[in-house]
Amino acid sequence: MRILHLDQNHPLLLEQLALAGHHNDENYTISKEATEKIISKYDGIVIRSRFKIDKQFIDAASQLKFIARVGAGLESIDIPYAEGKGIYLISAPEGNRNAVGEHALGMILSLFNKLNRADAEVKAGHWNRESNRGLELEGKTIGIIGYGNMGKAFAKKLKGFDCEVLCYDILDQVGDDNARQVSLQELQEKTDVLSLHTPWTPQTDKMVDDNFINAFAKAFYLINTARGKSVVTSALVTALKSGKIKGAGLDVLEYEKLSFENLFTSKEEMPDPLKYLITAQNVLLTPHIAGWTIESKRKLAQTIVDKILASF
Ligand SMILES: O=C(O)[C@H](O)COP(=O)(O)O
Repeated sequence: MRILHLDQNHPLLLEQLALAGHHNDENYTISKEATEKIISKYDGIVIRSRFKIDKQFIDAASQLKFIARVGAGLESIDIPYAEGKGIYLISAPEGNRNAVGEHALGMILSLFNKLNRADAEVKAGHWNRESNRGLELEGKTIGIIGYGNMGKAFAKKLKGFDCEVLCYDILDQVGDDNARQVSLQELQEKTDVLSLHTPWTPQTDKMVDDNFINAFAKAFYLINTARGKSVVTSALVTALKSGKIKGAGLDVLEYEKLSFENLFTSKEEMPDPLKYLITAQNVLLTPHIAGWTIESKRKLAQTIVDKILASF
């Protein structure tokens, strides 16, 4: 097969596909429009999330047998249209689920123990112990929304912390030894820490809004390593100000696709909720790196190779 690689990945991906007899072309800077002009000669593409694979692109890709997305989320692909054309869609959540689970756990431990805040204070010469008194996970209830690859990997990490783990998912019977599946209502009644592990879909777009937050019985912490657009940032900020949300660990932001650096260089362009988040001491922000580890780079590539070779 002729395969076009549109993003740079771990070298094993190219090496193993070549060893299996496939022809690989790489172009990590080509635009979507230019790709559409050459895509008809390819059987497969390997992409991360550089541009959208929409109807126009798929129509131009007359020979395409597969699209491999080196990551978990497939929202940049018009899935029904691609599948309707018989194109096989490959993703690799197995490659970065462990990394996401560890990052979500790291965010909780960091927020609970005020690590980012205490670190900044000590480095600024302040030895504040009382205001940096932490919290323990023991005895807390963790609510996971979305119990697929990522949610399950996160729940596994919670073993040993002596906390109760609940999960809610639109699919039935996904609970396991690491998390008890409950209704959304029960999860909202009991949760102390909510962690989102849902893909971005019409059902999860703007899912965490004012009503959703106010349905929680207790004040809670929010961890989002899933998709920024699943949280209405203005609702999150309202809840942070009122104390309904006690703290947030956000690896993804509603605004991340609008060139994030530009929002900082022209501060008047910066949305008000973001202005609040970047100064709040009980908010921890990371730049969509939860699934972005040294190890996951290799595992994502290996998962993609294995899935391509298993099918072609
Ligand atoms: O979907 C994923 O695997 C992660 O969110 C990473 O996405 P990215 O490839 O767009 O960085």
